[in-house]
Amino acid sequence: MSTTLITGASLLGDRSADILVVDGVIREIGSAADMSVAQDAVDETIDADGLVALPALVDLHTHLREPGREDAETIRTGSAAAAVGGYSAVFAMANTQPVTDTPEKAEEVWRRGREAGLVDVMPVGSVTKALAGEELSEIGLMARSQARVRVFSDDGRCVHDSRLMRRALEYVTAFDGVISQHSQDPRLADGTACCHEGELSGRLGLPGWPDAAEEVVVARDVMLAKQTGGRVHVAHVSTPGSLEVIRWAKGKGIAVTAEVTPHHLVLTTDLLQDYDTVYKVNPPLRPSEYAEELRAALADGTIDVVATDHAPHVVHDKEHAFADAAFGMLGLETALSVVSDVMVSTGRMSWSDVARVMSTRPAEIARLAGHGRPIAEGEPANLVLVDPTRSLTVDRAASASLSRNNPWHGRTLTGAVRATMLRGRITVRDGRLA
Ligand SMILES: NC(=O)N[C@@H](CC(=O)O)C(=O)O
Ligand SMILES: [Zn+2]
Ligand SMILES: [Zn+2]
Repeated sequence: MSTTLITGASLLGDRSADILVVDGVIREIGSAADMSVAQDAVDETIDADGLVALPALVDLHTHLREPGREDAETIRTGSAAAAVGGYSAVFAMANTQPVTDTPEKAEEVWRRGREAGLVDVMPVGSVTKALAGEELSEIGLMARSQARVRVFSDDGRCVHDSRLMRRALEYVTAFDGVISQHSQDPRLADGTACCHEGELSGRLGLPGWPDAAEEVVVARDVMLAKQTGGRVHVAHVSTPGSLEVIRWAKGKGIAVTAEVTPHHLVLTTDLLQDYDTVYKVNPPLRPSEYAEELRAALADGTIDVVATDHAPHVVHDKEHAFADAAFGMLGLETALSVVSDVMVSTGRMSWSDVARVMSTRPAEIARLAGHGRPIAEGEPANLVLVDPTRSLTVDRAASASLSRNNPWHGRTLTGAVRATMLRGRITVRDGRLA
């Protein structure tokens, strides 16, 4: 039997209480003095005075690069970055080499996640075989596999064939799955486009792509969701036009959900001034008015969740002319600090809102059991302790990730993860891997 006592935590930023965890489960919440456990039976005590306790975070959108690009990230190093970031579960995107498009491959990712043991690594299944956009993957078999795949995505590519998207949406209704779409019309965002199309792209001489490349796919997909009853999830939403469509669709009761990344909430296209490829990402960084609209949409519930789109890349894939560098940036270790800094410290959201957008809703959307649960007796002890006042200056060298493409490097953020617990096991203590 293993017993941990967390003392003086503020539950979701509200009342203070002690939390007794026994064998991976929250046994009692209240005052330690009144609890049924003897002091000497406690294996470890965590002093959480001044810390906020939240359900551990769930990331719907992570790139772990294993199999195929273990030089950029492995399931183990990505899991470590996730734990440091306060996560207990991550959804590993299918755009690995090979692509996760069969039950065997999905189970292999799931199994390696279990071996690493730091977070639950839930494989995302691809929608189409090899992400080729031509033939559906073995969606039903992945759903029925040991990995219980519920989220399907060709992320990195858009499922642009309307007929295939329709079939995929019909298919996943059988087991209440969801299609997470990388909304991007491949004809409007062709191979050379590398940033937001606007005044700045013209000045920098970089080919951009128009907002409509995202918006036409979001609009089509909500109509297909309406047609089929299937659930569509808009990955990394980034334009005001997409938000309008999502608001409209939700108003009609269409089964659509959406995520925003931490970087699209804060970082803006003017950072491209110096052609620093760390800021090259898909979808591209947008003007500051867009970021403001995304923050408002997250606060008002139009956007359901924050997802990292953690996209590690080795140095030599980023060390190119801007047009040739890889798209993507790190996000797992800093996500909670960014949300704390930009949404909580500014009074736009409460800690219970953060629990909703970074834990509860992501788990619900993915139909993931055991995570994103209320902090209550009998629930699995998947918890994160956050210091809401602690400032940290991000240092890309001090990272659990194998990659260093960290767009937050050198920035100071208020709000820091201090401890993470996966089913009662402490994975992070004092802000470091335990
Ligand atoms: N976000 C990115 O810029 N890159 C992602 C793919 C993706 O999310 O589209 C990647 O896999 O590197
Ligand atoms: Zn994507
Ligand atoms: Zn992605």
